[in-house]
Amino acid sequence: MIEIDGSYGEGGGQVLRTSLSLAAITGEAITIAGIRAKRKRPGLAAQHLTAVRAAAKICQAQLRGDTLGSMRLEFIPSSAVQPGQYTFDVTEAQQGGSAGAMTLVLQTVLLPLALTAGESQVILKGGTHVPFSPTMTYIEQVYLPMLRRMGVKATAKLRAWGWYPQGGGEMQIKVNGGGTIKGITLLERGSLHQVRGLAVVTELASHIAQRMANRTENLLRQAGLKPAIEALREKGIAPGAGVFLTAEYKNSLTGFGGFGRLRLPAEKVADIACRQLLHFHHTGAPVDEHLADQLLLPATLASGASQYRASEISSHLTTNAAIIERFGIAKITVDETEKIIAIAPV
Ligand SMILES: Nc1ncnc2c1ncn2[C@@H]1O[C@H](COP(=O)(O)OP(=O)(O)OP(=O)(O)O)[C@@H](O)[C@H]1O
Repeated sequence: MIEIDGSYGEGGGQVLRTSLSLAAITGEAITIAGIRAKRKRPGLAAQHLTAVRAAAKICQAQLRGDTLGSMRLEFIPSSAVQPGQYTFDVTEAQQGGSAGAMTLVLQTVLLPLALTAGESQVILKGGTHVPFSPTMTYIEQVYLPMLRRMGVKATAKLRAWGWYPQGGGEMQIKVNGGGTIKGITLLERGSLHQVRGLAVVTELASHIAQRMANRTENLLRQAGLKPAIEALREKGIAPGAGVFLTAEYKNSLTGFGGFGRLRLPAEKVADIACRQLLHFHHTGAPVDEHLADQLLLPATLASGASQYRASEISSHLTTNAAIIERFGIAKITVDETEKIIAIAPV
């Protein structure tokens, strides 16, 4: 039994999700105490509880403490990870719905399923584009393409957009499991090939999407880039708006977004997304702050070593690294000056 201190470092949801993925993969029983202890509302929220149940489902784990608000969880896998057809819906954790980020649930089960021989199809229902988490657009255009380079065979499809606070989005992921994961070396990003963007609304007038698209196009052109921005009116259960940008460099990918909200002009949404993208562009780094923490787990599970340079080293990354090391499967070195992360499987 591995005991994890949920209050370690950032003391947020990632400590839990990384532990769940590694428990499922290694078959190790875990206890996590102090779950999300450093958050305003500690314990399991709907998204975290959905991730717990999803991870438990794929390796038939016994659970103790799997209730909303719980700060202590026992997770005891009783089988190897089983490929198959799964549906995980955040409304099962919280009646009345939630915009819990289903992309984070997806990341919890993806690598366990990718390392298991057989095909899996997972449907996830809830939030697909939620602040402070990877959006589904980021998963499709940045995270999964980077993982495919490492040998993970997975594709994803967005079926309906789910925004904060109602959620109601849906996505599907297909995994062809059983291959090996290769390490990744990403120290130079190379030249910028293209910037793509989606200016999207659901249940709102299409001129809002067009205004976001126009402003994004203008700002990025002024900065010397040649973007291709699409204005879209898409399917969703509630009003929502956002601009989601992906930059493709010779050796790497990155993505940033801006979210609409009541009384925030469409142009401001575009400004938020563009500001983040341009800031990253000027750092010259190949890997953005978020991808840097999200690559840790696949790199840990790879057959060879990995090394990459990030635009920023977040406390999120260092916390995630420490949790991974608790499982004794990799040595992770973070050079905070050069912003280089090195991962050597043990
Ligand atoms: N803009 C973004 N683009 C891509 N990924 C993001 C972005 N913002 C956050 N993320 C990722 O989302 C994850 C959030 O983890 P975190 O532990 O903060 O989440 P949580 O479980 O939602 O929250 P809490 O912090 O409330 O416990 C991290 O992997 C982070 O890299």
